[in-house]
Amino acid sequence: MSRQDAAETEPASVGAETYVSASRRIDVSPLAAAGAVPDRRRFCWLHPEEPDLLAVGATAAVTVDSPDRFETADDRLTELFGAVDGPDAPEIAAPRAVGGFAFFDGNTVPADTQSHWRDFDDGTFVLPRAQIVAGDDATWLTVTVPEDEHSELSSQLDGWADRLTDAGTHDGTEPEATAFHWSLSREEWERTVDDVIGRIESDGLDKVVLAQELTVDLDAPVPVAPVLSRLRETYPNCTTFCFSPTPGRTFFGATPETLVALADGHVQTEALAGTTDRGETAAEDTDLADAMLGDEKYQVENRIVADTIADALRPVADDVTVAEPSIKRITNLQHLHRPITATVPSETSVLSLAERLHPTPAVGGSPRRAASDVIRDVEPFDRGWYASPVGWVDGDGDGTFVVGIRAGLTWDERLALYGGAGIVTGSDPTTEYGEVRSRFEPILDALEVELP
Ligand SMILES: C=C(O[C@H]1C=CC=C(C(=O)O)[C@@H]1O)C(=O)O
Repeated sequence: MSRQDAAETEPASVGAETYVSASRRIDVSPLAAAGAVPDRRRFCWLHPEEPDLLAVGATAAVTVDSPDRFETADDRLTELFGAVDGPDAPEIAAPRAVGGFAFFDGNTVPADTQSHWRDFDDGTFVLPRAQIVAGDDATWLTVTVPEDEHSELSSQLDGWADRLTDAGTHDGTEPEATAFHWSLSREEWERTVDDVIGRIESDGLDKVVLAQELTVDLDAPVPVAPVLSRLRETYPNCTTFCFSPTPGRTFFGATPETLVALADGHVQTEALAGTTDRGETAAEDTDLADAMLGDEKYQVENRIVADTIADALRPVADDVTVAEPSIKRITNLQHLHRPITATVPSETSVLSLAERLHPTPAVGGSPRRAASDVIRDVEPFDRGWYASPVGWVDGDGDGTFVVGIRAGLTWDERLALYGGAGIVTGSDPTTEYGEVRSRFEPILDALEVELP
């Protein structure tokens, strides 16, 4: 086993040592490089407004499983970045930690369990062995190793460059679907929506996001890199991402929703809630969008999210600005959308903001705790990392987290897809059933799999 492999199976513990990194230019896109390492832990990040990023392997890992998981991750990542001797390279090439959190805390699944979310802890971050970031002018490879491998750094850079530009490796063939398993049948779903509306009315809740899990049996593993490439092409204004905390188990998708981005004290987030179809023509598209903009139920659904986000930011941020509702049009749907911006002091970390915001009522509900209780009570499956924060953090505490929706988990020859819809008083169970099915389209279309 090479030293690269040894470090991946047993990541060094934080604080135990120091690390060194070095960077050089490379002539391969992060997405193409992802296809060259199908057997590795990978994190891929194709964000519409950020440089493409691929992270491979793990020089160090931080896993957290306490109710203070965001704070603990923040502290431990600060410690970790403090132990990395930075590269003499442009800022864009600086090492980042990549990963995310489960939807609920207390979610850590024991290693010997059958749950398909095993290896996805309450929170997991990785300081990658190799990272590729595509800037405007150049693409950078950064390799980070424990200090005692310092003398090998230059040969490891060359080794990774060769390996990541190896166009001969592929992620496998196109699978066919052989069976579909729904967490709730159509009748059960409609009954559950009615039950949730009853609880909203009797317990004085504003909103609960109810989700479905659809597990698909396949006749071959999902070819992750080609699927990411199709998602990127088909959903260009979404963030296509993947994260495998262990090789062979990958959470991936193309999400329209950013939880929070922090860069130099500037915060960007959004209220994304309210859904309608795409029209067949531009005129029909506009009619559907106008109908949603003028509909009180959608306005309420979105306002709950915007108000909750703004209220969560105000104690720590200045200039919290919530835009008027507009339409975010993605390839298969249109959403009601309000961008939200703010400024924060320079010492604020993106993880502390993610902690304040997750879960927004776009994926949880309002009030947060009561809605979460309803979700735990009525959803007959483990949300795992569905609808949770996934993203990256740098040594300054800046970074971006998206909300892991329009997403699925794949392992062996299986795929578990997740989709939810916001339930408020007045929601129609049949409409919401159709909405949830539409959440599976991006990934199923990328695999050319049709729902029965
Ligand atoms: C919960 C999901 O979407 C949320 C994001 C946008 C619009 C939503 C809605 O209209 O219900 C959902 O709240 C999902 O895709 O699984």
